[in-house]
Order: sequence, then C-alpha cells, then structure tokens
Amino acid sequence: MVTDPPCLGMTDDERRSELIAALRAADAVRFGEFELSHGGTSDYYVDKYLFETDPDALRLVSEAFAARLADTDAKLAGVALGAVPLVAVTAAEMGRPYVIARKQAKEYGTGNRIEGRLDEGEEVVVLEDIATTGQSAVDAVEALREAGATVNRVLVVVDREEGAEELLAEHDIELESLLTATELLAERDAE
Ligand SMILES: O=P(O)(O)OC[C@H]1O[C@H](OP(=O)(O)OP(=O)(O)O)[C@H](O)[C@@H]1O
Ligand SMILES: O=C(O)c1cc(=O)[nH]c(=O)[nH]1
Repeated sequence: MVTDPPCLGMTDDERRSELIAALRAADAVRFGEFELSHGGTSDYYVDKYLFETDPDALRLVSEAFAARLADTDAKLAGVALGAVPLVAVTAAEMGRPYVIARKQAKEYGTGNRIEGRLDEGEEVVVLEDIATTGQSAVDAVEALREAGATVNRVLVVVDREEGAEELLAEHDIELESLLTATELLAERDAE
C-alpha cells in the first residue's frame, strides 16, 4: 500500500530551502580540510551525525524521503552506520518495514550482512546519507541483490556530485538526492 506522505503540498524548492537551513542550523556543513572515506580531501564536509541527531533536521529529512517514496511501496534499506537513523525514522513515518545493510557481515551469531527481514525478489529502495564516489551505496546494493532483493534506486540526502551518479548508473542504479552539493554550497560559492 502506498501511503500519503506528510507535507505533500510543499514544492521541492521549498523543501530544499528548509532542509539547507536545517543542516546549517545543526552546524552540519563544515568548512576546512577533511579526509573522505574513499580517499582524497575536501574543503567542506557534511557532518551527517550532526544533522541526524538534530530532531528538526531528522524530521525534515524523513519527510522529504517519504515524499520522494510516495510513488513506490518498496521496502526501505539503510546503509550502516549513517543511514540507519534516517531509514528508521522514514520507515516509522511511512509505516514501512526496512532492512539495514552492514558494511561487513556480522562475525558471530547470525553472520548477517543484511539485518531485518528480506524476502526473495522483494523490491528495495536504498536510503543513504551522503554520496561521494557512490562506492558505499553500490556495495550496499550488491549485498542486497546477493540477498535476493531487486534494487534499482538509491536516495541520498546529499549528492556531493563527485561521480556517484555515474558509478551507480554502471550498476543499473538510479541516484536521486534531496540536495546536491551545488545547492548546499550555493550561498558560500556566491560570496
Ligand atoms: O560515496 P562514498 O565515496 O562511498 O562516500 C560516502 C560514504 O562515506 C560516508 O560514510 P562513512 O564511511 O563515513 O561511514 P559511517 O556511515 O559508518 O560513518 C557517508 O556516510 C557515505 O556512506
Ligand atoms: O565522503 C565522505 O566520506 C563523506 C563526505 C561528507 O561530506 N560527509 C561524510 O559524512 N562523509
């Protein structure tokens, strides 16, 4: 069943502006020199844990995700660790079940790479916080596909526009973002 998301009346532009303001208010957009997870450095960094632990920003992200997901009744998946709060809140808001894609399989107990219930052939949309190279998202999709899911869509909060869209396309995955780096940094870049 496809449920009506909240704030359906908001335009994408309104939602984007509100989200940028919330990320900035949470102090999640940092400037300086930062090392990134797949190598290289950057003069800015989105500290996902600052916006994910801020109730206003977390609520806005989950509402925006829910609005984007109104066109599908697919199961949701979150990429550990950062996307776990995002998928949990979005799933609760939408009344949808979800799974978690670990970076590596658990080394004891169940030995699971995918946590939660996943049935063979089930359609899954992956939620992620940040896409830089896109490798983390691709790894999660591959693990979900190996576990039997059908996955062709990844939804991220921020696409840093550093090749993720192209890498995902090579794996037959469409990348959608709530914000691009261009949108997020427009104010700084206009100065
Ligand atoms: O697109 P990529 O080049 O893969 O980079 C982005 C990934 O890196 C960050 O996660 P991080 O490795 O910091 O892990 P965490 O969620 O466990 O903190 C971010 O949350 C993405 O998952
Ligand atoms: O590529 C990364 O590692 C990365 C970039 C970023 O802006 N934020 C983050 O949490 N990780």
